[in-house]
Amino acid sequence: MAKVVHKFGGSSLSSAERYQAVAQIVLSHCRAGDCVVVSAAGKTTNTLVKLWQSYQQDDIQGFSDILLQLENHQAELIKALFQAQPQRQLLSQLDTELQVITLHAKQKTLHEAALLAHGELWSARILGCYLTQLGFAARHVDARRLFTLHQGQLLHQQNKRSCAEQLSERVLYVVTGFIASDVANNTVTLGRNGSDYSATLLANYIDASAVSIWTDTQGVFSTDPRKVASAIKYPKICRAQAHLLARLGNPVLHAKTLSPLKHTNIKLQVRSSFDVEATPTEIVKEGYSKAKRFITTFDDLDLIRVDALAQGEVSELSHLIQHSIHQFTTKGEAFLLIPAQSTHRVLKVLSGRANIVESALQGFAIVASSADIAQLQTLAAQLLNEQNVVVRFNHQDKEYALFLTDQAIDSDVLAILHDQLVSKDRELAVVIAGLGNVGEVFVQQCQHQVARLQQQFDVKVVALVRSKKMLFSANGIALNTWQQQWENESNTYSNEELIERIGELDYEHKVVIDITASEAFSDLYPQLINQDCHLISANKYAGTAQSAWYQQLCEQLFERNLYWRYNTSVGAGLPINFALADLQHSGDRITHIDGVFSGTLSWLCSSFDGSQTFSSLVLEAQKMGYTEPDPREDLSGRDMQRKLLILARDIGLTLDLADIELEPLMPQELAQGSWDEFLTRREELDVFYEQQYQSALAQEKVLRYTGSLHVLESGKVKAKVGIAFVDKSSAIANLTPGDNIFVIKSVWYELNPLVLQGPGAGKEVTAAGIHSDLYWLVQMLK
Ligand SMILES: NC(=O)C1=CN([C@@H]2O[C@H](COP(=O)(O)OP(=O)(O)OC[C@H]3O[C@@H](n4cnc5c(N)ncnc54)[C@H](OP(=O)(O)O)[C@@H]3O)[C@@H](O)[C@H]2O)C=CC1
Ligand SMILES: N[C@@H](CC=O)C(=O)O
Repeated sequence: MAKVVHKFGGSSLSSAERYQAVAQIVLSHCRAGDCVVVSAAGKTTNTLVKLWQSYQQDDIQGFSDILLQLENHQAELIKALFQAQPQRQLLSQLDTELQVITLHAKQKTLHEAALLAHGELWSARILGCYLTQLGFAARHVDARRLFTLHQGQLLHQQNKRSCAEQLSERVLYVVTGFIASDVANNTVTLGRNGSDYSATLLANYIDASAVSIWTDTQGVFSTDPRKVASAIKYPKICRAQAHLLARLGNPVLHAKTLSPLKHTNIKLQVRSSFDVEATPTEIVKEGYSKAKRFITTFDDLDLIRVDALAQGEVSELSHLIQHSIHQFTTKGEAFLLIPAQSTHRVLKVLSGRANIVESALQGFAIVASSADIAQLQTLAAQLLNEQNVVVRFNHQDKEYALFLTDQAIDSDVLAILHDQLVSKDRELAVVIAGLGNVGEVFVQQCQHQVARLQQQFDVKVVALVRSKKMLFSANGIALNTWQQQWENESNTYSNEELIERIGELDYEHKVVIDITASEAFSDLYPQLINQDCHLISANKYAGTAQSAWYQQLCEQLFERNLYWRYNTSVGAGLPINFALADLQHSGDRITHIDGVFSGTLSWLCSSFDGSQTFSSLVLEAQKMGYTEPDPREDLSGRDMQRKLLILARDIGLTLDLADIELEPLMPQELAQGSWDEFLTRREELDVFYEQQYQSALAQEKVLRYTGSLHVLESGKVKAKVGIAFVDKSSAIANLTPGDNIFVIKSVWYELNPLVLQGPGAGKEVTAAGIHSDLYWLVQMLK
């Protein structure tokens, strides 16, 4: 079973109560074989650093005072957590260690890293023994036996082997963070935030499935939640943004922490050990979360310009000062942002290659998607101007903008910036299924239409789905180059994956636009609704499914407050659903719907004059994108029957397809077999049509295919689609080929019916009709 690594920081272990809380988390979240990585308890590392400094300064009194402070803290923890025997043993071990430290100090043989290592060694031992006392099979492990470095580089292969050998039993391992050893067995430390790094390294070495960093914050926020109450906690951010935040000095994660996860599927989450129920922030792989917006503030930094930097030099400097250093290049010059108290050390190392450009800087960085950053920078500059904050230096990069100022960015200014630049956008993720005749035109039209909607809502097309492959990008697909992206990045998928990816989308709203003609795809609607998706359908299958299924779907949508729009499933782009809805909203009652509801059949019947065969016209209609993928769906009358059922349900009737009488416009036998087989028998269709055509002429009428739905006084419903011989002078006989006509009678439109007429099929009008649905969805969500 895949293992999990849990890491607890110093604040999670600052007191005996915190140890007990952590033990409870371990009991409920860990299994044998998992690993727990620990930092030094509370402020122990800082105290050890002070101990080291007093040693270096030969401050004997200071040294023994600080050592006593450490002893008291550890002894307090041990006494509060352990009973008789283990307590005596742990106190005695502590005593021996402190004596050894004192001896080394006297002999002037203390080693800095070995001294600092005590913090983690004590934490691991106490937690491991405490879990054992609670009956959990746990063992504490000194990471110096697992992680070896040579000349500053981790020996990954050797370390993997050490982990496999030493962490193989079915117990929980409590491993020290922060420390490792070199090939000569000297202690070395892994630098600032080293324990987080230990946790992700260990996860990589043991092939863990996930790492949980348990800390005192609830996750990753848009800005400092202690300063801005409306800071947003993000449930997901992608690795690249987490990495950038770390490089900018944001304290939640360190850049090094993420590096062992590169090229792995290991999940990383940051969660609160103080509020176990709170949802964590997951740091996910690229493409699994859209870019978020952040404002991260700076305090007391110096900006230095550097002549030339060797590879890896910045990370060495960062290790030296135990703080992240942000590096950037502008106009060909390299700059570093250094915490002011460390500038002197850094300049010394860079001896003569660097000079201070600005000192004692405050400020902030905005992090956002590359598409938004320029606009945000302009807006931020305006806001700072309005707040009289003087900017001494600014810099814009691909995904962030820096503002370095004289004044500190106080909570009030930060709140204004956050409100204007970050606060949750109204956002909609769009998944488009079906890139056939209509779907492709819809995506083309998206370029223009999404840009228009963008002024009201942050609309992003995040997925394009065909029957076998899909292209998924949580950050949004570039609409002007989607074909190229499709070529390079689309993948085969299963329905489970599709639903999972949609479920993972962290957008305020999501919509799935179904432009397939697939019943199987419509079967996914309940699962899509469970993932909180609104629906837009050109596909008619769900709207004409069995009543029980259909009703349940409507209830499911209602319960989740989701919308379903399907304007184009009847009459393509014609606003027939709007007309019916408006009549009913105004209190009217619809009694009759008559007309021609198939673009294909309208075009075929109006175009046929005997000069070419009927079947060749069918092929022409197919080419023009009028027909269903299999035109027999139109010729059989089934497509029109579906449309009439959708209208019937729209006016509140509970009908099924079987309640609508159907007369096909083709011989029944041709319904069987493949489309290719049909083509070999197309003459049978021609003979059938010719006969019907001649019969109509014999009566001085014309052949049309019509539908009708009548709600009788009794409340009974008569509905039919089929062949009709109509007067040559009638509106139906004189339709423009391809037009639909809807003749609606109601209580108020009884003698003089309401008539709606226009193109009833075609790629452009249908795609535009789907955009109308998207537009109205956005209006409803606003
Ligand atoms: N044509 C018109 O004038 C009108 C059409 N409509 C409706 O629009 C819909 C689309 O019609 P049209 O564009 O002509 O159809 P096409 O056959 O040209 O395109 C269908 C698309 O759906 C994809 N698809 C099929 N099955 C699945 C599946 N299970 N999952 C994901 N994608 C799938 C196909 O994938 P692949 O590319 O891999 O084959 C294809 O891209 C139909 O429901 C139709 O009734 C509505 C009003 C008017
Ligand atoms: N095949 C259909 C397309 C629209 O739904 C038609 O011809 O009307």
